[in-house]
Amino acid sequence: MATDREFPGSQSHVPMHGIVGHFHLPLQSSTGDRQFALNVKLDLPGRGVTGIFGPSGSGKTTLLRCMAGLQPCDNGSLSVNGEPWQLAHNPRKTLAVHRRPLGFVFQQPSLFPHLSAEQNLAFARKRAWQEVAPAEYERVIDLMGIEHLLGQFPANLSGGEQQRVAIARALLVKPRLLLMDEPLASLDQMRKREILPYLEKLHRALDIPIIYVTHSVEEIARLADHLLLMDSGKIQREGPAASILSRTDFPVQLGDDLGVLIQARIAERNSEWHLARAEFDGGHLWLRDSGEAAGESIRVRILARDISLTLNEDTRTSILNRLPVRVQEISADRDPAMVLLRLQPSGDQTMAHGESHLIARITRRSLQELAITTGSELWAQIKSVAIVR
Ligand SMILES: Nc1ncnc2c1ncn2[C@@H]1O[C@H](COP(=O)(O)OP(=O)(O)OP(=O)(O)O)[C@@H](O)[C@H]1O
Repeated sequence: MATDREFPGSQSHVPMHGIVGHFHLPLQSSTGDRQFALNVKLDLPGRGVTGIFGPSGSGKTTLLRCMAGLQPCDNGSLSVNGEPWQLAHNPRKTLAVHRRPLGFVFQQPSLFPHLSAEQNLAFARKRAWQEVAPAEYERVIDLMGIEHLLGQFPANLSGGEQQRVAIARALLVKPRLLLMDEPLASLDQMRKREILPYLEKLHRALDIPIIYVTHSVEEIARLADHLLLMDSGKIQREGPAASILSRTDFPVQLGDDLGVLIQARIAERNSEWHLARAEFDGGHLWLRDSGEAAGESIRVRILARDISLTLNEDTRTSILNRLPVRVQEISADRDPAMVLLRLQPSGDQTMAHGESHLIARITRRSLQELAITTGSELWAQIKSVAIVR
């Protein structure tokens, strides 16, 4: 069995300088009536998944195309983990697209239709930046779970299967950067759910940075370590995904997707109830036991709409997770009937300085009827907690 160290992209010897560069690119529509300018300065982590999120037309794809060299940008610069790929106004020090050691996964799998999955992979393997050893090849096949699909032609594969082959193809060129532009966007909800666990495995197995463009908060919550929010060609906000996503003033309208991401650790598993207890820096939460071992680190997501508030602890309820909290901040929601509350878990003094917090969305009427103000001590009842990684 091949190990992660033998896996293409597991290049632990690469110095971790991150992805550094800038792109300033004015674009004019063909009719000349609309103008768009990309104006970004990048300083992104050299490994893990950086999610790029933003409204349609904000420049996400254009940025990816600039990084790949598909979109010429003479005044741009880019270096990837210490390797210079592009220097501003210096064509001699700018790698052409075919010379950049990267893998690109597009929305559509775009496999060669006249070649089987295996032949599609062989094509990529021949063009790899370094030789792909048999063990590395097997590791990719295993990671994407496509062994049984190798003899099939793309037309006989589902959209999700085709995309898994396309991701394997991108990995087999032994990229030093993987760019993924809405890789799940063309799939229906069921296929998305099928492929997400493969992307999570990919995230754990790769040492190279992955830039992942998506419109889906669920994909960000499950996959991204770092997050870059774009609007009108500019970076609006950037930082660790968990802290950016967990803000009440998240600049994009999230509606029912608003919530927090919390880093936790499985403290115990209860086989009688099929539940697991996870500890985080604000207390503990009971979750459905989904097989994670005690001590394992997990990421959980709690949506604002899944939290209700009571003035006293209500023990006569079917809701297992009840946390004492203090209201830190009350802010307006875009829906005038609702307000957002940032809540600090307050049960244990040793936890009072934890960074984790909750966000609840309640009606303005409840806020008034319960006389909730900043500093109020309440109980948060959490109806649902999802393990996202
Ligand atoms: N080659 C081009 N020439 C002129 N305008 C372009 C070109 N490529 C992109 N644009 C414009 O740049 C803007 C950003 O487009 P881009 O595709 O990067 O946005 P996006 O954030 O990826 O959008 P979406 O989420 O809809 O895919 C759009 O207004 C688009 O019309």
